[in-house]
Amino acid sequence: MSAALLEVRGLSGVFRTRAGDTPVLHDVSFDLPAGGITAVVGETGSGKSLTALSILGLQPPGLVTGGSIRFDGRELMGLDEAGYRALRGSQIAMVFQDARSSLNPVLTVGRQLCDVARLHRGLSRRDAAALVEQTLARVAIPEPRRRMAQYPHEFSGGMAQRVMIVMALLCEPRLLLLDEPTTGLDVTTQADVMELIVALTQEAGLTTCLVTHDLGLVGEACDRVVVMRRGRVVEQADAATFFSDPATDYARTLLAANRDTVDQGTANQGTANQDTANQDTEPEGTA
Ligand SMILES: Nc1ncnc2c1ncn2[C@@H]1O[C@H](COP(=O)(O)OP(=O)(O)OP(=O)(O)O)[C@@H](O)[C@H]1O
Repeated sequence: MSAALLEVRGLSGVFRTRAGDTPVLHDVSFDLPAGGITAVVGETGSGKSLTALSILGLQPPGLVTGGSIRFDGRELMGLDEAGYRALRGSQIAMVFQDARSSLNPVLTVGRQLCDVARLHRGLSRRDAAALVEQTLARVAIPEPRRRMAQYPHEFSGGMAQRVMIVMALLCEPRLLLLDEPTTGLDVTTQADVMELIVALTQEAGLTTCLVTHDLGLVGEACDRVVVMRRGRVVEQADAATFFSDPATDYARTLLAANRDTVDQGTANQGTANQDTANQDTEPEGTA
């Protein structure tokens, strides 16, 4: 892996309401090195999703962010809507949890994918359809032409997740953000989708950021790990170092809670024990 494609520095986030301010992101700093997969892990509510959304300027209403997010050396914080629109999809694509809800239920899957191919690549209808069929086949969707004529409700969760990954790939992004891409899928499908993400990252020379609370997935697939807790980054390391010699008590606690999953080296044996990780008595900070 080479220099960072994305640099987050001192990212802060505060929900501003009439009832007062609630800080949720505190001085978040990490890099996504170009090429390979970085996992951002942490228990529910640790700030992973808000960090990912902030990269694309998709913060929820009321969240006021500060700090710096540089993509390929270019500052993104403070971009106007037109600037973000130019960036989304074609430079940075995001795949959300629960793929089916990201698809329009009243349009066929093929139509939605072809619209993206035409918009982002300027293709004719016929060329877009050919590219979509080919890309669906690449992510192992059987009978892609027949599938293109179907509606989202006719797709299983795993297949819908593949469709969303196809949608992202059609834009030829440099950075792919995946927010809990396997949540809600059965364990075998989780493993298949992860395998696909690893293969596509390598084939397409993508930089991939995987937001997850599932340390089993991380061990299997990732090159680098960023650990968040309560809106802060508490540790970042290459995956081998993280798993063999974590630097913080918190990471050790998370790993211990997931030891079975991690040891088996599978992507499919369970998720972080959030109860354990949430205990207030648990050690905080660095060792
Ligand atoms: N729209 C919102 N309004 C108010 N608070 C919010 C909103 N979205 C998130 N939060 C709060 O911000 C904090 C960080 O949330 P975030 O969704 O980034 O966590 P996460 O690590 O992605 O967790 P999860 O895995 O559950 O999605 C949490 O305390 C959450 O309750």
